[in-house]
Amino acid sequence: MEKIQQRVNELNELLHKYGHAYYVLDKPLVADSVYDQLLHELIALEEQYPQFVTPDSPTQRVGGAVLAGFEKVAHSTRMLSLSNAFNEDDLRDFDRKIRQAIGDAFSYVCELKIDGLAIALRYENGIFVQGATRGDGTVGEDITANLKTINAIPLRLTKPVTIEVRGEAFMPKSSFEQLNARRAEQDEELFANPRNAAAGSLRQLDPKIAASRNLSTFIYSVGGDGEQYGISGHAKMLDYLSELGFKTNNERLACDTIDDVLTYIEKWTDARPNLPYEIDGIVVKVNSFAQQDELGFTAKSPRWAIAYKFPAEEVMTTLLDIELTV
Ligand SMILES: NC(=O)c1cc2c(=O)c3cc(F)ccc3oc2nc1N
Repeated sequence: MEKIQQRVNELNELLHKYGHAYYVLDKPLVADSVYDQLLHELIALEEQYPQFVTPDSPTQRVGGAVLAGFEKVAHSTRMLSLSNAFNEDDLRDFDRKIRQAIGDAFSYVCELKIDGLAIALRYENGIFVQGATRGDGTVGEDITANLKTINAIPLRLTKPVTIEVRGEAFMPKSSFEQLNARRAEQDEELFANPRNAAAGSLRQLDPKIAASRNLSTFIYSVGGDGEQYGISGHAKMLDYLSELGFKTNNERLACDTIDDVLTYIEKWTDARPNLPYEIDGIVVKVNSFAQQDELGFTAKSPRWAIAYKFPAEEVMTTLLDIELTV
């Protein structure tokens, strides 16, 4: 029995390491066939010796039961939303207000604004225990079973920490195109965009459907006060989240001035179509947690962050068609 337990643990470790490399770092260590072979060996051993199954085993990602509904989850700290900026003036206003409040000695972190679904993930002693949607910001829906199917979400962290993190679940463009192609073949209604497809997938009561949708995530903050982890600012927090095993977005950039921010926005306005996922803007955050605390929040948004939204796509309107057919 000892040897079996050892092999189960070894397989669990290997599959966790290979899964992290493939789904979080996008740097596969082994061929898919090797991963699948090890996974099937673990599935077989766990079937034969159920006493060796652990909640963080990769075999636990796709649960069995179809849920009757979603439980409510009260967030430990409110999940707020970002205020928006639509042009350079809005951004310069944002910058001026911050300078008036805390002076000039601060820096920003710019991030791509992933066009997906906000989620909160809770870990106890390094084990994924619960995941929820934003909901109304105070109470969300428990979608743990569906989130477990997302391979980019680690079932176990590299350290046994108890932590809540926030991020965005999304459907990569390629998965979106494949999903709609399948639905077109079956005369099913198509999803309008990857964001709706991701939201629709995470609202499924049957985790097997969510598991089939190739969703991913980018984690971008902890819930609550970052300083409790002995970390002074947002950039270092993202590095810490990455060390814990979370997928964070590597396109982030520290910016000293609002002009640097505008340059970053210009770059990604042009480069956006080449990304493998949809973004609907750029998030600009004051880096220092102490300065974030000084700036505080309005009723619904942080004063230390803003979302610059890209102009809506120029959609060729039907008006043009009407003119042509007149
Ligand atoms: N969609 C995103 O890629 C994204 C979204 C948010 C938020 O919604 C958000 C909301 C807050 F109240 C505070 C910080 C935030 O940071 C964020 N950072 C991001 N990268």
